Amino acid sequence: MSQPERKAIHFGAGNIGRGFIGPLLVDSGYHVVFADVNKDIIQKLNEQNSYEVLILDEESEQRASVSDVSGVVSTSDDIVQVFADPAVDLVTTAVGPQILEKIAVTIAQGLHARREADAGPLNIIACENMINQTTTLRNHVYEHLADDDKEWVEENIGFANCSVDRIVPPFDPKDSATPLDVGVEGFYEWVVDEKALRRTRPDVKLKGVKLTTSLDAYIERKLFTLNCGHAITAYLGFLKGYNTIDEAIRDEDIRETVRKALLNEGGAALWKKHNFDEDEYRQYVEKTMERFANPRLKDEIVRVGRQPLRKLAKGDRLLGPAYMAREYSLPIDNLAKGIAAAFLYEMPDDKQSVELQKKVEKDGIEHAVAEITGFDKGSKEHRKVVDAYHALSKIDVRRSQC
Ligand SMILES: NC(=O)c1ccc[n+]([C@@H]2O[C@H](COP(=O)([O-])OP(=O)(O)OC[C@H]3O[C@@H](n4cnc5c(N)ncnc54)[C@H](O)[C@@H]3O)[C@@H](O)[C@H]2O)c1
Ligand SMILES: O=P(O)(O)OC[C@@H](O)[C@@H](O)[C@H](O)[C@H](O)CO
Repeated sequence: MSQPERKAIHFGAGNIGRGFIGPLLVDSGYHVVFADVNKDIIQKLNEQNSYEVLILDEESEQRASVSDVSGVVSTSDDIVQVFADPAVDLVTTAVGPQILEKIAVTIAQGLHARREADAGPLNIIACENMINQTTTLRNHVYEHLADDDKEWVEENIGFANCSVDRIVPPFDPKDSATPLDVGVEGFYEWVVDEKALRRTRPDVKLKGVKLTTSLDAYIERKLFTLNCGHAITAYLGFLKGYNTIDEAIRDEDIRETVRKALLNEGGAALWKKHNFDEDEYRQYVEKTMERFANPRLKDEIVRVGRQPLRKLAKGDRLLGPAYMAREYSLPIDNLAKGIAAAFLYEMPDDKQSVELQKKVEKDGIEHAVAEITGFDKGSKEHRKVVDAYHALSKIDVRRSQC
């Protein structure tokens, strides 16, 4: 069998890795080497070298086969050797923001091996839901590079930020032939910072990728609309006892809160800041809410609400739009409701939820809100979040059942 010409390494053979980034790269002509800590997934990838992606839209179901894939265990030395292969010219990640720091050590070792092998330039794109995720990864990688490697990396390695959007929930094993299969929505958008890419031999056209020189607008539009609305739906849905996002968004109160938070508050700030066309932005919001309502995705609140402290970080999907709305003197009442609901999210298996609940219990809600949101006690934003917290505590069905 002849060797494929181009290879990409993708860290994280999870939902988004197998359901979105992997298939697009294979479609663009890459052999994708998945790198993951999960040895079972890697073994299966090497046994099968292919899997199926099911597109779960409300109206139709399609299947696509993804072949030309393999795997390496990301903690083994094998992954370092793959970096030294001149056929590799792209590295992508979808491991979760908190894992970037961990894989940075391996990537630094891989880049050192690549330099020693004189294997040429490559590009790195982290596909995590956060602003400037690849810059964060780059900073961690640099902590592990010797000075002469840093110089080489500066010249040869492109670290490109991106915005990545496709809803890919964990797939119900009952619906799949093998544990590698994955169910996804039809919609996708992957937007990459064109300026940051290095020329590789000869440049590849990545199918399904939009290159842009104004990435900030795309990142903020996606994180402060889709992920903001998703998080508010999850936290309010949790309080009302729903299990999935589609159930929660069909609740009229939740739907109206999300719509107003997006259209009149954070979204209005977004289109003012980035000069988006207002009608186009409105359509984007409606489309996003339709995506939430897709019952075939069975996207669980526990996935979308995961790690509430990360979601309550400054500049992330809840406080980012709230601060932006404040800057443009816009209301934040519905965003405040979503933020308050995050403070009531109790999920015993989620470490950040447990930590947040302990904080609220120990310091009191007034202090916890001030510390986490950065809204000073006495400010109207602080008041709105605390008042919403008390109002929501009363409708918390899960608490009242206890
Ligand atoms: N699922 C979605 O709808 C979606 C959409 C857009 C972006 N994202 C982002 O993609 C990232 C991954 O999300 P996901 O839903 O695919 O999660 P996931 O849990 O399904 O996948 C993460 C994968 O990373 C692997 N992993 C963990 N530690 C690792 C390490 N040290 N080295 C290599 N692999 C490691 C896990 O074993 C797992 O297979 C997150 O940042 C998420 O925000 C997800
Ligand atoms: O992955 P998280 O935890 O940052 O956010 C949960 C969901 O909002 C997210 O995964 C979306 O499904 C995804 O961003 C859609 O593109």
